Amino acid sequence: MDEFSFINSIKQQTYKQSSVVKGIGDDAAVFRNTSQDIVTAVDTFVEEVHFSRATMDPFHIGYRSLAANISDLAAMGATPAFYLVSIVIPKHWADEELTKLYKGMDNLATIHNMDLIGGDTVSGKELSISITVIGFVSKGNARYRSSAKPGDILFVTGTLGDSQAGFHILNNPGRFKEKEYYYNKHRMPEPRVAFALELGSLSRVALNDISDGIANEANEISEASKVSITIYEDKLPTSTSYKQFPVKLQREWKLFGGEDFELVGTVAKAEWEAMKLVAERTNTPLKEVGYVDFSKSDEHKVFGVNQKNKKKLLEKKGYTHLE
Ligand SMILES: Nc1ncnc2c1ncn2[C@@H]1O[C@H](COP(=O)(O)OP(=O)(O)OP(=O)(O)O)[C@@H](O)[C@H]1O
Ligand SMILES: Cc1ncc(C[n+]2csc(CCOP(=O)(O)O)c2C)c(N)n1
Ligand SMILES: [Mg+2]
Ligand SMILES: [Mg+2]
Ligand SMILES: [Mg+2]
Repeated sequence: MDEFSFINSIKQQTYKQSSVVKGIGDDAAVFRNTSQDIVTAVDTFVEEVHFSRATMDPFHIGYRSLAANISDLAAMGATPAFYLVSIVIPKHWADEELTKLYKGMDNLATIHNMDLIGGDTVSGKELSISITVIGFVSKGNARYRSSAKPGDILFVTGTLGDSQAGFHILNNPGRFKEKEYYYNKHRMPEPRVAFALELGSLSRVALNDISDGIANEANEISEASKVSITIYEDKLPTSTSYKQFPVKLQREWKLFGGEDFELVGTVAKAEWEAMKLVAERTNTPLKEVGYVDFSKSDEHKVFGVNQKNKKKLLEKKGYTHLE
């Protein structure tokens, strides 16, 4: 398949979003501005850095790459609408594999009513995918990392560490409980869009999505909001069968593992009950895991309280590029 028939093969016949004026097929896409704020983000995924063919099928690579980007829209409280895909394709990739990669994206896009409105196709040494997502949020209502205030409750959705557990099992075949569950959490994470959108009814929430591990993401909230945060390590939600993994790895994955694409954030105590109702309505596991400190110090740090009730600085450690 040449570049042009490839683009034709991935082009949607119709668009779900009524604001599309021009989709795929010209120099750029056009959508008509709404009365809302436009939210956009891009994340890139590179073979052997973000995924390996040994542990992910092309479908999963597509699915997870879009999921990670939608997760950033969720973390801004935005409704997903569009995505653009820039892809570098190695020569050895077969047409069917590419089709499956796009099927993976289309599968998740359909769930979130998103349209593929553009991108770029080039050949190169290893597979690399950059996805730009665009979403909408009512004027002035985007959720920022900078909104945390002293006394807030620190919360997290879902369970942590499952993605790295899945990655571990995929790389170390052996006897593990609930393998399929962990594979799925690694390959097909579910961004918390419904929960994030319903939080629109709350007056103030700081939000961040967990791509690099909660320690890193909490640090980002702490720095952006100029507050210190304390996390009770024992309160961090994990799956029931997570206990099967070595204790050291359990701690490593849940705090620093990343790729769970859950949401972490802070909310005022007064709105905690309202948030719990949102979690119930959207079927989202939600847990209080710490608090924003009242300290007046100029230092904005994240602390972890361990099993022995010792409070220690939590390293800003996670999956960090360019170390
Ligand atoms: N190369 C770059 N050029 C311009 N802006 C960048 C670049 N890399 C990151 N940014 C910006 O820095 C901010 C933080 O980006 P970052 O990638 O850390 O967030 P994230 O997508 O939530 O995390 P992750 O990439 O781990 O999913 C964003 O505003 C992003 O647009
Ligand atoms: C083959 C392979 N090696 C390592 C990992 C782990 N990994 C890669 S990137 C990342 C954090 C998010 O990155 P970013 O900050 O770019 O969003 C993590 C935890 C993986 N999934 N596959
Ligand atoms: Mg990013
Ligand atoms: Mg993010
Ligand atoms: Mg991201």
